[in-house]
This record gives sequence, C-alpha cells and structure tokens, in this order.
Amino acid sequence: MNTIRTAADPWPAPLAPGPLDAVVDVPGSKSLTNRHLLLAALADGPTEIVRPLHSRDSALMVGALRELGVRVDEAGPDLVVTPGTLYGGGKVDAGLAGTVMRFLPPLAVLADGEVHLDGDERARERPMGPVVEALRSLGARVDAATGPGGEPVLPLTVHGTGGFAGGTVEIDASASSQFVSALLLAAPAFAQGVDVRHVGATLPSLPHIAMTVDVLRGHGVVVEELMADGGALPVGGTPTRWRVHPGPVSGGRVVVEPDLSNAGPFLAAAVAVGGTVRVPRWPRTTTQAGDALRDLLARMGATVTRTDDTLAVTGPVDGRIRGLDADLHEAGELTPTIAALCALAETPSRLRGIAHLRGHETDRLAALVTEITRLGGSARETDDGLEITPARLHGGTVETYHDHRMATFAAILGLRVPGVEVVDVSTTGKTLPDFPGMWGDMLATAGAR
Ligand SMILES: O=C(O)C1=C[C@@H](OP(=O)(O)O)[C@@H](O)[C@H](O)C1
Ligand SMILES: C=C(OP(=O)(O)O)C(=O)O
Repeated sequence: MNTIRTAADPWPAPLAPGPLDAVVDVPGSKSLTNRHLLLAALADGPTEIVRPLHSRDSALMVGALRELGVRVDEAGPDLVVTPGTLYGGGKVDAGLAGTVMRFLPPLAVLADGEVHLDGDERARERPMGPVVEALRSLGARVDAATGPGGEPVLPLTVHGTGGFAGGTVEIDASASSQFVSALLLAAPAFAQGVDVRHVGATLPSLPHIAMTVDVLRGHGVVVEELMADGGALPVGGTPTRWRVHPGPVSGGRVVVEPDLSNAGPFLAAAVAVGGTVRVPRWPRTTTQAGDALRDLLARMGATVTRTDDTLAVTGPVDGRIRGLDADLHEAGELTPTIAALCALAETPSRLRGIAHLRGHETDRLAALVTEITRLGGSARETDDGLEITPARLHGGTVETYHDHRMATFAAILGLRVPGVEVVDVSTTGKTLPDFPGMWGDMLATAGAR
C-alpha cells in the first residue's frame, strides 16, 4: 500500500503556478473493487483481485466480509478472497459507503445467524428502504430503524437463516441504482435467483447497473436484461428488469480498472489551468460512469485524445472554459467535478437529472450551492439539479460534509482562486487516499512545490 502523506486541516488548496504536464496513475475503481469482493465471497473457489482500490470504502467492504467469516488476504497490493460458510453473529460497519450499506443486506440473508449493520451518522439518513422492503417481501426478516417518513434505515439487523429462496420482486430504485445492484449481486446464491423489476419514475446511474451485470457475467453468472414485461430488450434499449439465474460464481483472477470518476478532478485540473493531464490504463470499453468525462470535458472546451492505453486531456488553448448544459442522470457521481469547472466557466451551466444526489454522502445539490456561493460564485438548486452562472470567485474556507467529492471539488477551484482552504481534506480517503499528495505531485509538473 502507498504511504499516505498527512495534510493540514483546513488544507490550503494549492494555486497552479502554470499549465500542467502530468501523468496521474489513478488507483482502482471503488465500484468494481467492491463488486468483485462481494462476488468473491460467494465464489466456488478463491479469487485474486488485482489492482483493487485500497481506501476507506473498500476497507469497509473487506471488513464486512471478514465479519461474515470470509477470508481476505493481502498479497502485496492485491487481495485474495477465500470463500466459505457465511457466519452470523457479526457487526458490520458500513461507514458512509453506499456500496456496503446497500450491498451487504442481501448477502447477510445467506449467513447462518443475525448480522447487525450500521454506519456513520449520515449513513443513517441515506436512502435504504427499498432494499430492506424487497428482502422482506422475498421472505427475509430484517429489523431496521425507522426514518422520518416511516421508511427503514440503518441501523438494522438481518436474521440470516443460512439460505434464501429469492424470487420475483418490484423495487423503486429512483433514489439509488445501488438498490437494484444489491439484489442482483447476491442473487446467484439464492435458490431461485432473482427477478427484479424497477417500478419508479426514474432510474439513475444505469451504467452502474450495467457494471453489476457485467461483473456477474464475468464471474460466470447468467443474467438477463429485460423490458418491464419480461420481454427481450431491443438493441440499444434501456432495461428496467433484470433476472439473475441461480448458479455457481466462478473465482479466478480479476483485474480492476482505474477509477475513472476519481480521474475526474485531475483531468479537470488541466481544463481549469491549461496544459495536459494523462491517465494511463484508461479502458477501451468500460461500464464505469466516469468514461463520460471524455465527452463532458470536450464539451467544456478541452481536447481529449487517446494514445495506446492513455487518455490525455488538454485545457482550452484560450483558457476559456465553456459552460455546460448536461443531463448527468447516468453519471451523477461526476457532478461535483463538473460543477467546479462550471463555476470557473465563462458561460452559464445547467446540470440536470440529478435530484438523487440529495441522498449521496451529503445533500450534494445543497452543498455545491452553499460552497460556490461562499466563494462569491452564483449557483442555485433546481428541482433536479443545478444552475451555475459565471461570477468572480474569491478565497474562503470550503466545508466538505464528509464528502470526498466536495473536497476534490474545492481543490479544483483552488487551482485558480487564491485563498481556498478545504476543511477535512482527509475525507478524500473514502475512495482516494493520499489525494493531497497526488494533487501536489501533479502540480509539481507545473513548477509548484
Ligand atoms: O453502484 C455503485 O458502485 C455506485 C452507484 C451510484 O450510486 P447512485 O445510483 O446512488 O447514484 C454512484 O453514484 C456511486 O458512486 C457508486
Ligand atoms: C455516491 C457516491 O458514493 P456511494 O458509493 O457511497 O453512494 C460517490 O462516490 O460519489
């Protein structure tokens, strides 16, 4: 594992002294790492996970699996997971990880006893109800605390019985795609698999569900992506129903792609201050939502090129960032990065389709408006997103609300705005330990120390 350099609190975000010329090696994808870890726990043999993410969210997933009795060994930077009986009696800490709080309950129904699940204070407010309701409707016993609207929230106890029938279930996943992914991931171990139909008005983060399907198939599981009525999906169609067949999950060796969403702040830095940032091992094809950065940054005036396996982003030659009108429904986790560039842009921006960000690590729409405004910018919330208009920014101390992406948002602004300080930059450790160190290394290529 890397040595993490400590940072001051608040952290003075460094100004960029000039155009960048950096290569940034981005650690593994959070979403892929935690999916492979979970499936490895259900596999019919050991799984070697190569280049996984090592961060708070992945450590929480490793901790959760160990709590259920799964063996997870470190092999240098890689992980080896040896599956076995899933034991009850454990207490799982989900921290603030959506992937742990949502993905664990459907696994815990397979344990041979009670599994208790809790997380950070904010985790108790994040939407959780549909996963619990779905498991209950399939016959699981889950005792959960009750949220302000009567919905189930953390903390909760899953009463595992050592096996689970699964079956057909409807779910409203308009608040998070992770509700669907959660049910699909554990389903190969359910006696009947699962048939999940989304019944809500909208469905965010479809690439993340596609990722779940892809990872399941990569482990040898049969998954069908279907129309709501169970019919076959036409080419290019959007699934709203998924069927996972029961069957063995294969182990073996899996290689984790770099986290493309976490590449975002570094690529955005080139757009903010000019020069070029390169990210090696950018996959040719991927289900990661972060791949949308190629298009979004180009629309904001960047030049985006690919040589062999490296993606390069070069900032606009005239230094002028174009505002953006975009629906980020599929790639909501990119919003803080894109919003930072919008706040530096020369023309107005509108980011749409992201009402569900109110249930992320913090209410990201409120947080972005508050923090852009704090720095003299102009932003307002809409029903389903943000409007950001050009304004001259000044320094200030940016709150981060335990949200890794609010910290990287502030760092991007600090490249161009003198006097930006970031509260609790260590919160980036949720998915990107040593962010300040990596940021400093990138800036060193522009002459900064
Ligand atoms: O399944 C996953 O790995 C994720 C799904 C998305 O969640 P939402 O659909 O709740 O936005 C995404 O924003 C999150 O960062 C990771
Ligand atoms: C929404 C995010 O995380 P989580 O997996 O905790 O939902 C995120 O990383 O932007």
